[in-house]
Amino acid sequence: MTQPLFEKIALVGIGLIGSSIARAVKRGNLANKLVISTRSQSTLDRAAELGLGDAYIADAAQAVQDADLVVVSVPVGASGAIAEQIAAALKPGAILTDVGSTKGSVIAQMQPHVPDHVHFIPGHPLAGTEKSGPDAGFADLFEKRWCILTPVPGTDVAALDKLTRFWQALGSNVESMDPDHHDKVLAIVSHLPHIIAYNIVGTADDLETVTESEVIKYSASGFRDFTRLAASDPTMWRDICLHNKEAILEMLARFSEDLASLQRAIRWGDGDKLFDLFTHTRSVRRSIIEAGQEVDLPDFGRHAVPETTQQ
Ligand SMILES: NC(=O)C1=CN([C@@H]2O[C@H](COP(=O)(O)OP(=O)(O)OC[C@H]3O[C@@H](n4cnc5c(N)ncnc54)[C@H](O)[C@@H]3O)[C@@H](O)[C@H]2O)C=CC1
Ligand SMILES: O=C(O)C(=O)Cc1ccc(O)cc1
Repeated sequence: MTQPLFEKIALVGIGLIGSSIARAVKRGNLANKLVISTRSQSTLDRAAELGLGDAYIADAAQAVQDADLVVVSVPVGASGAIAEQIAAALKPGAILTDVGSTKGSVIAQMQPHVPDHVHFIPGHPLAGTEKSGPDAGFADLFEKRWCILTPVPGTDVAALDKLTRFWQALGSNVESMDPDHHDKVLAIVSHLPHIIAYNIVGTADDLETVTESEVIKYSASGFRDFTRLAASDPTMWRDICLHNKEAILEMLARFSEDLASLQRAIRWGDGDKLFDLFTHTRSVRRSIIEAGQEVDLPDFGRHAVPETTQQ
């Protein structure tokens, strides 16, 4: 049998993403020892009941001792506190990564705590659902999905290569990207759609007092899709909004301008404008379908990925 990729992996946070990683690590035999840590004892107990790891340790600093790979999977607003808590216990040469939906803020929070002898490589799997907690995860979650790594300047090439191989073993297609670029891209393709969903479901819910139960009774599939997104974890999405503020506000401003233009076309009966826009957006959808899951990310004038170093 081939050697596992890592001797010991520690997962800090065992919700949807952490537990999906745990299941995929077990299935792929990617570690000889998988240690799980999380803040709440009841979640840790549930992880043990589900048999997600080999050891369950409430204290994160104790859990990461001797680990070759540490994956932090907590709401982005909590990543700095976790880094501070585990920093002194990290093994020299260990790879420390995360899965947070925002990258600039996570780097700003975690980097100051990371000792020089640890390879800190932030990451973000573009895969998930509206569910949360250890029961919600599944081993296939990352199959054929992108995982974006946002290495900081001076990142060790061998460590980056090893983390890339880890995500590939989980089934992902891996790309490296500048953190600011990541935050702009994700603001439009992920953060705005969720914010729009939270907003439209809130508006419809307000209207419901006027229309009684019609919103629910007649909700067609379009509205149902919004309600799925708007059922996503409130803590996670509060943190994303607070920690990708600039990029989200920039994209919201652009979105509002375009919405005003659409509103004007409807007001003035500009059928050609509506038809042209709807024809164009249909072609976007078709190109996504044709590309399968491996749809390319939008290009905002790609920033260069920082230079890595060979050590
Ligand atoms: N849910 C999704 O679809 C995706 C989420 N992400 C990112 O992954 C990270 C984790 O998300 P999920 O697994 O969905 O969340 P979750 O809510 O399912 O799990 C969060 C985990 O973090 C722990 N936790 C919560 N608050 C904490 C705190 N203040 N200090 C320490 N631990 C804390 C919880 O006990 C739990 O183990 C987030 O940063 C999120 O932005 C990334 C890709 C997809
Ligand atoms: O449920 C959905 O449709 C998602 O888009 C899940 C998701 C949420 C947050 C991320 O950073 C990545 C993926």
